[in-house]
Amino acid sequence: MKDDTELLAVEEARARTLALVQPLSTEWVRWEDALGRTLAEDVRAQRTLPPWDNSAMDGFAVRSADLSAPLPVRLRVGETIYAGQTPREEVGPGTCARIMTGAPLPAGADAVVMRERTRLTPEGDAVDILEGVGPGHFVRPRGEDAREGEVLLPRGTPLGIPELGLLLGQGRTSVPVPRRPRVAILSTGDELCPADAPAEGRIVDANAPALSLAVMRAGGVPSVLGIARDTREDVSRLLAAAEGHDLVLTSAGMSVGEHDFVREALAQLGVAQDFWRVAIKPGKPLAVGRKGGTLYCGLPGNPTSSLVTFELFVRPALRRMLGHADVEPPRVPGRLAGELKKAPGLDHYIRVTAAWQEGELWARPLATQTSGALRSAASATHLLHFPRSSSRLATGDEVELLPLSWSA
Ligand SMILES: Nc1nc2c(c(=O)[nH]1)N[C@H]1C(S)=C(S)[C@@H](COP(=O)(O)OP(=O)(O)OC[C@H]3O[C@@H](n4cnc5c(N)ncnc54)[C@H](O)[C@@H]3O)O[C@H]1N2
Ligand code: MOO
Ligand SMILES: [Mg+2]
Repeated sequence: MKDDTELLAVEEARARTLALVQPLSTEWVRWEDALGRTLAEDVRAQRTLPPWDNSAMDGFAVRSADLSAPLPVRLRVGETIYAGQTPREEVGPGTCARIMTGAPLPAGADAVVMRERTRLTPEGDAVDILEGVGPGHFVRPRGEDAREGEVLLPRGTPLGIPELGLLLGQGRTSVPVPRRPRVAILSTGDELCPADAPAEGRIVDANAPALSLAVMRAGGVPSVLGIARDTREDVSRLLAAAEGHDLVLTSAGMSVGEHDFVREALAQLGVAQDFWRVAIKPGKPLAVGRKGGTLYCGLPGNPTSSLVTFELFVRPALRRMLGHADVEPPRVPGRLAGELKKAPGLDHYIRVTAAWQEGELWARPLATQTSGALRSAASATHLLHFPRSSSRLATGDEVELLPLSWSA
């Protein structure tokens, strides 16, 4: 059996997990289902936008050369052009057109003067221009947003709201994205009973539903396969039912107890284990392996350990499946409000509630840090990284905080 000096460092365990991820096939989805996903192909512009030079302001379309004379310059006012209309007249020397924001620039004009910098004559057929402007002033040039045929958004682009707006502006209502990963979740443990049939003297299986919410939030499609009893046969039976998924998450049975059979059952099934046991707390007995196109993550049974390992290893893997380049757990600088002590050796991830105060994020560790109870994770907003080399942190120390994807 390995001792703690042989445990894998957290960064290496994550890198090795990510290296096992295989790309998923592409599907076309409507924009309503595309938010937060990534483009599986380059998307080219189908139309030039804006289709014509147009005005950025309500005002007057002018020939800028006319305004080099001493100000104010009086111009004769021709037609009025609204958005959605096509100009009919050319703007000749000494004349201008009234124009609204978004309306096409008429021939002859090369600039727009905003209405507030002009004074219309009482008759309304001429205008005094109060400022001189150069060519292109307040003109939105044709093709500023997109030119037909060019790559508008490259493959891998995460689809946020402006990206989807840009694509919709091109008349695209569906986009190619990696399909959502299918994730099987199974619990193991003789002590467990399902949440909808709670039994006296049993522990309700909270891990499978909690993990399935975490999978959904990460963009995957969970299926909860049930509870395996602590026998090789029953764990193997449920693992066999999980075959064909993109990711299989097991909970519990990962440590060195006499009924911890999950690793054995995985090996029997032909899953090649890449690593077991990581130098972290909570979550040390994590195991990761692969068989064919399926990634297997054996998560520790302690409820908070399963969620912390989800956050640090499983969520990055799901993001990679979904085509994201940026998959590392996000981190932000903060300061510790409190004292922390530990023996050096393991990276600890401390559940904290962090709040802004005078421009800094102050992290207060939750009173209980046990991994055996989910209550210790409730109301945590971040995980505070207490580095392996360190044994003491004091109030005011600079720390690294990982915002939690679990929080409300
Ligand atoms: N001798 C050692 N013992 C343990 C070590 C070690 O290094 N040496 N590691 C400890 C750590 S760290 C963890 S984490 C746990 C992991 O245990 P397992 O993955 O084997 O999980 P179990 O032993 O089956 O269960 C642990 C605990 O969690 C409860 N549990 C399990 N599944 C669920 C569920 N679906 N919903 C709610 N609660 C669940 C279970 O009842 C146990 O209380 O091992 C330590 N031991
Ligand atoms: O690391 Mo275990 O995951 O502490 O409870
Ligand atoms: Mg155990």
